[in-house]
Amino acid sequence: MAQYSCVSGSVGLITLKNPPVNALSAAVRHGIVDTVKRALSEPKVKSVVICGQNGIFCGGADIREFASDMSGPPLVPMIHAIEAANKPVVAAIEGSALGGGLELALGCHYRIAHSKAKLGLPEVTLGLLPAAGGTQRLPRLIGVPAALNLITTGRHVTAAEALQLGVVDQVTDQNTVDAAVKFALSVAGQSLDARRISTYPCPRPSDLDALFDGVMQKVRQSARGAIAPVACVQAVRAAATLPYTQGMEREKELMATLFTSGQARALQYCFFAQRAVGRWSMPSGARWDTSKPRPVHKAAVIGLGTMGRGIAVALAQTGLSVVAVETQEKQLMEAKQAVSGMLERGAKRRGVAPALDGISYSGNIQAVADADLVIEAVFEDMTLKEKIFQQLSAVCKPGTFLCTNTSALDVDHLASQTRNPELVVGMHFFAPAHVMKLLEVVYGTRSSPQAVATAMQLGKKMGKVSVAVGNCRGFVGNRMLKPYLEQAFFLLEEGATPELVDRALEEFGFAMGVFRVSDLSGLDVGWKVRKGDGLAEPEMATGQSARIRQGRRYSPLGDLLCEQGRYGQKTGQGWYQYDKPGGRVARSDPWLHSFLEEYRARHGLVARRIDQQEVLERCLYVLINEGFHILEDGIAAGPEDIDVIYVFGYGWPRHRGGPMFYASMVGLAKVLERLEHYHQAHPDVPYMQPCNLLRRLVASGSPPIQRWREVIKKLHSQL
Ligand SMILES: CC/C=C/CC(=O)SCCNC(=O)CCNC(=O)[C@H](O)C(C)(C)COP(=O)(O)OP(=O)(O)OC[C@H]1O[C@@H](n2cnc3c(N)ncnc32)[C@H](O)[C@@H]1OP(=O)(O)O
Repeated sequence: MAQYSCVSGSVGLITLKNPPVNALSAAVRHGIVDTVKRALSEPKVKSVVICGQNGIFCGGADIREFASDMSGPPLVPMIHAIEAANKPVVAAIEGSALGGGLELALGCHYRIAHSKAKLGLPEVTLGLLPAAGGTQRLPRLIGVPAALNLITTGRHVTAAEALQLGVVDQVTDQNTVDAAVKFALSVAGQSLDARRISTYPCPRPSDLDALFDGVMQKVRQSARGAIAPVACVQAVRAAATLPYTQGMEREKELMATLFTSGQARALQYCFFAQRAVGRWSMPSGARWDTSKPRPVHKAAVIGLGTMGRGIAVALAQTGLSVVAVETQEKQLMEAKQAVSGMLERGAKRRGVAPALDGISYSGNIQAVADADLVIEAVFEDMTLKEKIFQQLSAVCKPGTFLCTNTSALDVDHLASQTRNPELVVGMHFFAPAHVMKLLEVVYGTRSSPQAVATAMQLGKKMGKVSVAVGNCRGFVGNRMLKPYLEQAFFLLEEGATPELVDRALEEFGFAMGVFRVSDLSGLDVGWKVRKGDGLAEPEMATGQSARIRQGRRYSPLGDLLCEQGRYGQKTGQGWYQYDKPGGRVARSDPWLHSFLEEYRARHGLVARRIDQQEVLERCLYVLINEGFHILEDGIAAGPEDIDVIYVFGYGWPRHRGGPMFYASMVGLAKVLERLEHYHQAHPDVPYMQPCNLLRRLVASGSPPIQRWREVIKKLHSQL
């Protein structure tokens, strides 16, 4: 709703009230229409201020309403009525003015922002465009290039940048509503002819075609199949080339195609999923709202390889005091230099002072004695980690949380090496740890709710999207990755090439296909794991055991490349070739193609034609099937957890909503049917056998993803 009062004798004050972000729900829109009418009709009111309650102007349209029939007054005429008013209307912007909230402010004649406010048109991130006149007013106000930048990226700008761009007229450090009322009093009675943005001519850059072609090309490249950024460019082009009214028509037309698209549904699902994972729960019943985190003032990192350095940087950037420990002297010196460089570059980018003094370095594990929380980030070797956890348990002060940055190893086993297993959790960061947003917080069977709450809160402080997951081999992300990678190998055996598989995945929307990623991260990483699992021994690569191991189909292709020293980018050769070790540009490698042909001939395999559809179905459906197993096993609390992990940690295209959402869009019955089909064709691949939970969901009529938890709960209660 919107509340109306008259202040300072002649200013009509309209306050948007819809906690927590004053989203423009039908009730709020009704409230604005009514209160604006009232303010304009009351003779004593000479000017109007619009603000939001609780220090936030407006978070935009109410996204939850998009799934309904959207009744209530539409935004466009409401904003037009404000712009057409014959009394000055001033927007008092505190907190956020986003999406429809900023469009509302652009309909006002003046905008005053608090210095801490953030403004933006983030509709593109929800698969939409600013269709309440945003694409037509913003370029008229700040010019086409700046408007294109804000609208196609959806980025939020600070009040200072908004002032510089001309989005706002004034920035204040004081009470924004008071400043706006004072301003409204000062402009009462003045002409508004020059204040109605829709009447401004849109500045036309001389190189208009080149500008739009360039932006369109950039957007298409980075959008990887997302349709909203393209529509945003088309809408701004309409502002630059058509009169306002026709531009508005074009904006409406473009929005109509976006609004009902699967991509918009996927992106809006991601928006809520990202927030839902913060409300974590554990099978024991412990929950986010009943588990109190303990404050962390001092944190420590053990092991300063690539991961440890990134974690130390991310911790220091939160303002914590950090102890970084590396027992090898040469490595310690190199790490010190590297970490300082990373902190300096990060600080320069953010325009702040580098937190160099926040980190102290030591070669002795005793240095972590008074830390509140320690993150072990040494090499992925259980014996080494066991030893470190035993030492930490002896060295640390009582109550110190002990975290492991393992990507797959058993958190319970590490906890068993300590005196207080309840203080142990996994904190699985993704490389580079100071950049990647995802953090899997892994609870073991004995982890206390407080340990989980503390790790989750620390993750949030570090700017991570943290997801609490249970303990199993590979947790959620890497566990699902295994069958996906395996399918990619099998496809090569059957006739595909790395180029074909990667093209299918990249056209689906992944930034990089599976083989290009494998070359980037190093083939030796998986090889080491397979050796540890007793799968990849050189003598196994020939004869009967070559393609059947531990009773199931196995492809030794990755092992064979490693045996040749082809580890990917770092050696200049992997699934592709590079111009030099460390080279980044992947080129097709004739050697690899001959190698695949020889391999197939050696094993009596006849190459067949494989199309992109088969690549997608096999790689993605086995990954999704494993996701259902993870839900069935209670390792992830809901499909949102899995989807957030894949979108933020594994390059799953956000406009596809994550693997579980994607399965719901494809149709669970279809996913089940294709898995059954492929499992029949490949009975020696257990990952293809459809999961019981998937069968259950199909049998119960394939409910929408928001209702899967009910089916899972029922399934668990019957076990
Ligand atoms: C007709 C079509 C017109 C479309 C034009 C539009 O306006 S589309 C919407 C554009 N607006 C946005 O994209 C803003 C989305 N919100 C945010 O970015 C942030 O919420 C915030 C406003 C910057 C506040 O961030 P903060 O970290 O303080 O809070 P949360 O993000 O956790 O949000 C708190 C709860 O509020 C819910 N919520 C936020 N925005 C909206 C919204 N526009 N509509 C509905 N609900 C919204 C959010 O989901 C949180 O609730 P949960 O229950 O935790 O999910």
